[in-house]
Amino acid sequence: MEQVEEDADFKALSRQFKSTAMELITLLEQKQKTAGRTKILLETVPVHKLADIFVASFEISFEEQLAMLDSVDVKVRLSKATELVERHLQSIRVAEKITQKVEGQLSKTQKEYLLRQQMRAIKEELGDNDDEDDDVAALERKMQDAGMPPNIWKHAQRELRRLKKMQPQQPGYNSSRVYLELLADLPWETTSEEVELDLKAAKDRLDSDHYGLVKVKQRIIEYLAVRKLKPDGKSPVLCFVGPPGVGKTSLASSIAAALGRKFIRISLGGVKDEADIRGHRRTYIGSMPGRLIDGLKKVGVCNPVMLLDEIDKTGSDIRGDPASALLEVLDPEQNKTFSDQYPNVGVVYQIFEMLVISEKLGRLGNGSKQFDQTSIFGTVIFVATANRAQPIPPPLLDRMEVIELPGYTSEEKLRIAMRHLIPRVLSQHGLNSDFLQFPEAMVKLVIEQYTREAGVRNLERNLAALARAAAVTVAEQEHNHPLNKNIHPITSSLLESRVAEGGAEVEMEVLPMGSNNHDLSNVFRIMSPLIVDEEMLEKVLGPSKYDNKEAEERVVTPGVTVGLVWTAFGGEVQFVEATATTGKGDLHLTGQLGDVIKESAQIALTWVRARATELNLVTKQESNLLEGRDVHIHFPAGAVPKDGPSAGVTLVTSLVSLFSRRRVRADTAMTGEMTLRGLVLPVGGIKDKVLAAHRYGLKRVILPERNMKDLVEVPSAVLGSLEILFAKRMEDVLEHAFEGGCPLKHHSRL
Ligand SMILES: Nc1ncnc2c1ncn2[C@@H]1O[C@H](COP(=O)(O)OP(=O)(O)OP(=O)(O)O)[C@@H](O)[C@H]1O
Repeated sequence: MEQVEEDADFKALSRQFKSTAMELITLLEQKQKTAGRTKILLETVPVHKLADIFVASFEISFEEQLAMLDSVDVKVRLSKATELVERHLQSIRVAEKITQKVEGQLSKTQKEYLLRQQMRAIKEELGDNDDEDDDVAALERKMQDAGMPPNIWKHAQRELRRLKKMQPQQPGYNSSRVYLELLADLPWETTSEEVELDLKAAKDRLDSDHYGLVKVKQRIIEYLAVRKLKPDGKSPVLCFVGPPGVGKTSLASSIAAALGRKFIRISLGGVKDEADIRGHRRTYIGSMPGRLIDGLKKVGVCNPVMLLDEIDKTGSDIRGDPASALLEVLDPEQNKTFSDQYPNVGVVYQIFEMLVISEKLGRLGNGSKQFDQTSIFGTVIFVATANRAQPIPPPLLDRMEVIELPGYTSEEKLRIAMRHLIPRVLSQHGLNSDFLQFPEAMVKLVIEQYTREAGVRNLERNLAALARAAAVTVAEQEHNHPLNKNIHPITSSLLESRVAEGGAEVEMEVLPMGSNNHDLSNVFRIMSPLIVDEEMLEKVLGPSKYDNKEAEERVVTPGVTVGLVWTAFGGEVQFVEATATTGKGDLHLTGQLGDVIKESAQIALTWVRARATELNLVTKQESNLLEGRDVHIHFPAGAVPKDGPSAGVTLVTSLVSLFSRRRVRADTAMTGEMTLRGLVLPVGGIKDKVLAAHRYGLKRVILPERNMKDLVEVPSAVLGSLEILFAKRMEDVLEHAFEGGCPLKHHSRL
């Protein structure tokens, strides 16, 4: 051993071990005072023993312990021990660094918290609360005034306590605040007082607001009568179905007016996300209440008439099915199961659910009236609108009572324009009949040549354009002839041209301004009003857009047929064009067609091919007109998607016309589904389709025989001007469609 001690290597190793061990001890000393004794050991104990003592005190792996025992050579042992001590030292240093860092951070937030608390205390002492505190206090006051039901109030208070403990910079502060703001803003107990319902007054109001619509108005009166007799009864949800601009929205607002309630329209068009109806869970970032709750907040009362507009336009995708959420709102039975899914009232995250739950609690909670008042959805009156009933999911449709509003005839449109639209348009533009007059003949021209719609929205727009032009003229006069006490006759450039042509002379007198009322009718007096004439129509609305010659012009070649389709805009005339080219007998279809219509085309071609001989399509010169030919069928307008089975008969007629080289009658439109055997099946939307044919100025309409019953709904004035022809089989359609009858040699009844 002594020899080894003299060894230079051993000396160097010992020195290194001692210095590392000393470092470790010093480090430990800073942490625990007991390390002092170990330092003495370092001075007294021989170095090789020291190595063993140190290593024995570390937590090292079994393999490392074995390796230590294995090293008989003192130098090797010492070097291994040095390595272990060094490792231990390093690990302590790293751990220390991390602790220091964490401690630094902790103390920073703690310090900030303490400082804030102190600042708050100082401010309180000085009576100098900061804005944030003011805001929270204001929110609390607002919440107290909101009149929340007790269970909601409890929930809101808990949330408020949480908010008060938070720092404004803290995550979650904002969302909590927005949530409470919403709770405070909701009209928990604000109601519009339901007026004592006067059925006579309601009827008068409906009549004065809407022309025609006798059946619809009658149904609304029945609805109101039931409400009057049983206000808390479960009245059905009315759903007005019809093309745009036929008065669905305005009827709903008339119901609200009759009940003395506020009216709010919730647009559901394009809603695909269930959360749009139900609201998001609050755990979502950027969570918001659903549209219904938002609507209630906007309208500011808890019992409005809520119009669920375009309920047929909601779709479903991966984000859920809004229709099912709506179903739960509209059906009280479903409401119950709905709230049962969330029995834990204490952890209500969705406001919408909360309201439903509050309603449920209200019913359970000693059944008192006071609770019932808070059941918001129990008191909202829902009315829905849709362009078509078909896309509405059947369960939802089942909960509503569908009231159909057909399109208007030209005559009805004229009456609506004269009685309702023109007075409204004039007053909207600060005019009256002293300034501008619309002769019936001109309105008729606007209806026939500038609009082709089932409703009256475009008509109103065109009348407004005319009123605008007149308003510009009047306003220009005001500019050119500033108001003074003298009376100046004024004429406009538009009017001058009319004067030159011998039109009615228009003169306006400028009267002194007696008050601040800027309504032109009070400022000017007009000698003779401006009367809308054809020239003005052309000048303001441009050349006429539609005429009744369209069908005549388009059905000039064999292969073109006039069909009738049913779209979201009501009935429409749909031309079908067929042509043939040399080929292999393929069928090409264009015009954005759906699967059903494509199949109808396939059926049509098969039917015509199967009857080529009877249809005279096989001649002596060309054995079969259909052979060696590709057929192309096109449905203009190419950009509008089309589908449905009702083009069946039109397709066959087109093909027969094409191959027999005979033109179909341009004054005849048709609709109907056809089976492969040639039977004509009934189709939907007859009323709208017949109205469309009338609008286009067609004279004859071919309909499936089984649709005869649907004609009851068509106004008699329209029926009177059309020849309605019924078809049981395809041969009947062909018989009616061609001048001189069906090109079939003999009617084959297969
Ligand atoms: N029978 C009618 N009598 C008087 N005015 C009418 C009648 N039908 C429609 N109108 C008027 O036509 C305009 C359009 O009606 P409204 O907005 O109610 O249409 P809508 O059917 O709800 O259309 P959309 O489906 O596009 O919402 C309104 O100004 C309305 O007053």
